[in-house]
Amino acid sequence: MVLPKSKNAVGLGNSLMNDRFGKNKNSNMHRAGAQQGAIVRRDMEGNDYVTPGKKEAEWVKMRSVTEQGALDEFLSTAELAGTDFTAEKMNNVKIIHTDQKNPYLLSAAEERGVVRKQNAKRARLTVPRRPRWDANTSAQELDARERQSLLDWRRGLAELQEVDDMLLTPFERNLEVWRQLWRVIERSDLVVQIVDARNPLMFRCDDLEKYVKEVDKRKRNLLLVNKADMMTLEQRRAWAEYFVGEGINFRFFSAELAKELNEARENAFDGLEVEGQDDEDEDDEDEDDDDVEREVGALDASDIDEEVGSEGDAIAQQVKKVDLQEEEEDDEQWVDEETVGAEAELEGVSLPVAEQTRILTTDDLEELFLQHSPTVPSDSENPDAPRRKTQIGLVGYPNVGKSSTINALLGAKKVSVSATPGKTKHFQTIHLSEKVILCDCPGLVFPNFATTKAELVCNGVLPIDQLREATGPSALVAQRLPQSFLEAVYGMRIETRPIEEGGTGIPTGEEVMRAYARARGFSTQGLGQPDESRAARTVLKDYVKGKLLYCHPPPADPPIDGRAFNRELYDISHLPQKRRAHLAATAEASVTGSEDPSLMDDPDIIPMPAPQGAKGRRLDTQFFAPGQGKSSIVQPFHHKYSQQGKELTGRKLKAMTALEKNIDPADAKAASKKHFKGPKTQRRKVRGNDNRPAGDYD
Ligand SMILES: Nc1nc2c(ncn2[C@@H]2O[C@H](COP(=O)(O)OP(=O)(O)OP(=O)(O)O)[C@@H](O)[C@H]2O)c(=O)[nH]1
Repeated sequence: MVLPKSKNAVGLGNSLMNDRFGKNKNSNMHRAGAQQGAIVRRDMEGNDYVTPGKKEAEWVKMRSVTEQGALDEFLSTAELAGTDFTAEKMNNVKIIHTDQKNPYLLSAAEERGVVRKQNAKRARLTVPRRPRWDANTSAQELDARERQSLLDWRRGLAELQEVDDMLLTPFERNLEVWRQLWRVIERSDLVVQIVDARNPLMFRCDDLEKYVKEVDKRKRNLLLVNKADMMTLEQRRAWAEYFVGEGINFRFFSAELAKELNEARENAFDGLEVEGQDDEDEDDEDEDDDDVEREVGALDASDIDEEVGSEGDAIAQQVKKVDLQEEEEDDEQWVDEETVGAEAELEGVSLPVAEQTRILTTDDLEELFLQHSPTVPSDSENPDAPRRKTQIGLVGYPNVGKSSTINALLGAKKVSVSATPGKTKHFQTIHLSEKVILCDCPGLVFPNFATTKAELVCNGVLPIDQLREATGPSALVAQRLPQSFLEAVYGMRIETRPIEEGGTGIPTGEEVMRAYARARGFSTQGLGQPDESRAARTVLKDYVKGKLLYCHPPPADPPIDGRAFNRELYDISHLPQKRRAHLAATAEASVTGSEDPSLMDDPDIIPMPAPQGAKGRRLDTQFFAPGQGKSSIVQPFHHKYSQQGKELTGRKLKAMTALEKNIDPADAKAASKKHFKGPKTQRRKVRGNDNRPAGDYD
């Protein structure tokens, strides 16, 4: 990201010079050799060269490689080619640093020109193909072919960069990671590409869908737009329209919302058990019965059956690493007959609009998966053999929420979820039910045309903790979020350059980070200046998490204005009056560092608040999680959850109502007698110690 002072200061030649004579004590070559498990040797003239070494540990092999220094890139290309770098030099591999160009410096017209050019060349953004193989192909032969395939693919992309002068994002270069993808595609009936709703196209790989069909035309693709809780209904509509226009099979989902519903469901059911056992006391019997009726009124029969059955399922669901041998056997189970599925129903494109914009529940999703069940026996010779399980491949960039989606589907924490991109490293199979197996592919970064590296940071693709230069992504945040919203969220005032002095009316990244550093008491050592870099890391993490929310509009001609597209998200009038008042008061106090709001009017006073910005931190916590730290997403746009286009009933209604009222679903149970009185017709009675509701619940 740091721009080089001169183009001579970057590149392979420079890397080699540094390596040979430079400050770098740990030679790049030795480092590269060590990283790749290669052996560094010295020839007769005293020159170092690298040969592939013995097998590396699994975790080393599976490390995601999206960016390489010039020398590392050169060496790994040589290694893939199974040759040394003297020969490789002739292959004219030139390294382009993606951070040399910042499209945000382009004018709107120039940017449109770049997009046009990108669209014309989009077909060349491919994923590497697994070479053909059959039972006679030896392991070594296959390995060599796979390396060659990756090498050809990388050359194609290098050509796109050099000859066509296109700027590409960092992309996955590790053959081991692509091998995982190949295996997942080969075994899946449905390949679900999970993308982040805030910028779906950034995370979508068009060519992956083509590749899935190439492997077997009976396989199906689905674009699962996760984190849809972050979108307004209008935004979902706009995107749905775009996907339909493009013929993309898509559905909206929210792993976070699904998780909250799962929790609400568990709480409701726990309450049911406890209260069901309560009414031994004759005096309280009527009252207890009434409570239980209300609780049950929030559930329907299918929900309850599901609850009772889920414990057994949860035990049966296993998360296991698959050894390659086992996968090979499974692969052979693919039988050569039609996978039956009601085609029209499977396509998001042919659904009614209300259904297209609906955020699916986990039940809906599982149902969708089951539509891809093979209807042929697992043993084609034996018609009585049991049906093969439906295999669902989950593919996507790091951090789009694959693990969260799986957790939500399982309804229990089986896969560790983290806010750090790139956690899942080896694909896992998860037995979701007796009929469905999920294959979770490691998060991988597909090649895409770059806007900037800053964009990748904001999209959560590149980890913030390893960020050396933060002004680019900071500038994006400052451009995208309204100043007033940033000020309200963080309880700070952003000092901007006046328009008459050349300001634009929109704060710069530095201005935002300076204000945040001051409000939180982040200062540099020595002179004690506001620590903008530390501020940027915190603010950028909030952006990636969605606390500072911005959703990209779909492509359109003329383009949709991003700020207008997101306006509704920043309307804090959706917050309850009490919280708005509290927010305003705390914001004021936080900015002034005292309780005296009159200081707000003095432009010269931007004092640092209490030590380490305790007040500011408290404000963040109160603003985002008033439910005492429980996980609920309580944000201005939260009320949108209810705009599903479908009337909710039962416990989902209860959870939604809790969320809409900014009450943690966990707390809702305690308050359920007052808040969630279900309609009379839905109430059902549970008696005595019987945890299961008796009778027929329609
Ligand atoms: N608001 C919101 N956040 C979500 C949702 N799904 C996931 N997240 C958050 O996104 C982050 C990444 O989620 P993960 O499930 O770890 O992502 P992943 O794709 O499995 O990541 P890797 O393991 O790196 O491949 C976490 O902080 C989640 O809490 C969602 O539907 N809504």
